[in-house]
Amino acid sequence: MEADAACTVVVAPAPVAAAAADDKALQQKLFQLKLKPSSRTLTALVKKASPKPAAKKKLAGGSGGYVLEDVPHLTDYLPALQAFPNPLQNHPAYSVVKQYFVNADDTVAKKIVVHKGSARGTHFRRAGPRQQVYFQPDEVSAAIVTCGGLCPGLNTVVREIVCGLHDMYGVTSVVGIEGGYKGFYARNTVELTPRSVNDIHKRGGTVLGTSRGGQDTAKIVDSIQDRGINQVYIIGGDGTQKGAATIQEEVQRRGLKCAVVGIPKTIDNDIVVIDKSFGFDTAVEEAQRAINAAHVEAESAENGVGVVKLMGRNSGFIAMYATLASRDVDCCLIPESPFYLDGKGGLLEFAEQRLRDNGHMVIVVAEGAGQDLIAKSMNLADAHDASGNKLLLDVGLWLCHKIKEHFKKKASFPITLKYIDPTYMIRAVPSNASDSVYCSLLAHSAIHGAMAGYTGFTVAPVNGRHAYIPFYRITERQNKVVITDRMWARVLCSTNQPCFLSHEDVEKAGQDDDEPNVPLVEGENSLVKASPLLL
Ligand SMILES: Nc1ncnc2c1ncn2[C@@H]1O[C@H](COP(=O)(O)OP(=O)(O)OP(=O)(O)O)[C@@H](O)[C@H]1O
Ligand SMILES: O=P(O)(O)OC[C@H]1O[C@](O)(CO)[C@@H](O)[C@@H]1O
Ligand SMILES: [Mg+2]
Repeated sequence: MEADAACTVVVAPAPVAAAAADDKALQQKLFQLKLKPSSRTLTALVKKASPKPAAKKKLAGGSGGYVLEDVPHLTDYLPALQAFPNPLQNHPAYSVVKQYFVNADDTVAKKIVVHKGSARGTHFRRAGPRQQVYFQPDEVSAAIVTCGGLCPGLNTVVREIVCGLHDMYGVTSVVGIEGGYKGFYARNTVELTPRSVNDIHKRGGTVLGTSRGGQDTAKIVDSIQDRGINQVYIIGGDGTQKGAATIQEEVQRRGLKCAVVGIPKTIDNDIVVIDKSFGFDTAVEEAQRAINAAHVEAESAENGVGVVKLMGRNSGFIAMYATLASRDVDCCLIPESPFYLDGKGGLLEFAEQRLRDNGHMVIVVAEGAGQDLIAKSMNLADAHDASGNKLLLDVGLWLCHKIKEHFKKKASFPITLKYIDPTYMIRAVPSNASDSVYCSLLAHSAIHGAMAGYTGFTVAPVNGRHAYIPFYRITERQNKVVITDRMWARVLCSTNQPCFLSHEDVEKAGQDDDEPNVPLVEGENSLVKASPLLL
């Protein structure tokens, strides 16, 4: 296994909510002390910062405030495991690649924009093939599962795991778990071969089926053990990654030689640290069709109003990017930015003015926006889905009703309102070309990590480079649009809508966002396009 630094320590860290703050404090302390720390110093600092055990953290310090947040390796708890030369060395396609194997010490920086004198900060282990692997091809018994909501590209990832394992490493035993987590113990598996998955990337949805709820760690790991599965590829969103973390902990507790790998999936783009999730681009592209239709309808009527509801439970990325791409949108409403309807500076006053000025308008609303307002007006109790996610009230219908009600009172101001709800349409399509390439690279990075014996990680691009990120980093919070960043300002500038925020709201948003979650490009809150060349 690759040794990183003399001061590598495995620690029992704080509960997840406190983890980020603890890590920040730890890094600051390391930097202040101008480390090169001894393992004793580092252990003491980590212990102080991390009072209660939850999941294992592997931290390694370096000079200039460098901290590697490493991922578990099978040899951490199975030290006698044998390593083998990577068979890719003899692969005709790959053997010609100069420096095909990633350097043992390569890491990927979490923060790409730094200042003179600032700490080097958190790094993650770079993804990619290693010189040595910990599985013989005929020993591998892999399983793939898809969980949570649909997302363009699910089938592409499934296909590329099956074909990648087969083509790169000569692995022939791969099964699909049907119907999400509960399929581990409630359903039969389905055999997956390069032939059986050959065409699936052209279809939306997931050929394996998916579900919410039903996560029973003990039963899942029993099933893994009984079936002799030693590599599990788990494709899903933030909830799924939390489930994957508990599965890996149990696998390790039982001392099983089984790599547990997470592949982040969500059209909401609500997963932290990573550049963006697969399927997001496709969903934004698909949303353009709905916005175009709303615009055409609105333009063709007297005082035409088009309302489009898009997905985005807690994060308004789809609405934000679809609005910026379209340029036909007059108002974009997202969960992160509170708004109000009545009175001065409210949405209804703005709508009236925009109709007087332009004769038509388009509103894009993310499904999670305005939930407090609706709940207040309807006095409804919270309901949840099988995974525990809050069920949303239909903000689109509610908004249309409020707008119609407002203009009904104004006899001299007739409007024509059309409501378009393409929510499920934007996630049920197959991935577009760039998402498909992205899905292939994710699958390959996942395979290389598992074959090299790494476990307990989510694979994804961080600042354009694929990295292995420990589960706890992915699950500690959700990625949100930072409304005090320039990207949201661009939206407000392009739509010329009111910002609806009071001074207190802005202050509060600033406090919440001590660390912008999406990667920074030139200091902005903006998504980095993962280059297919940067693996
Ligand atoms: N805290 C948790 N611990 C263990 N398992 C969880 C947890 N939260 C969710 N899960 C399980 O993960 C699976 C998917 O979760 P969820 O329905 O929240 O979707 P998701 O993975 O977040 O994807 P998306 O939100 O993009 O649809 C479910 O089977 C659920 O039971
Ligand atoms: O598939 P369901 O249970 O209707 O859930 C829909 C939710 O799934 C997502 O597509 C992904 O979390 C959200 O945008 C949306 O709120
Ligand atoms: Mg989720």
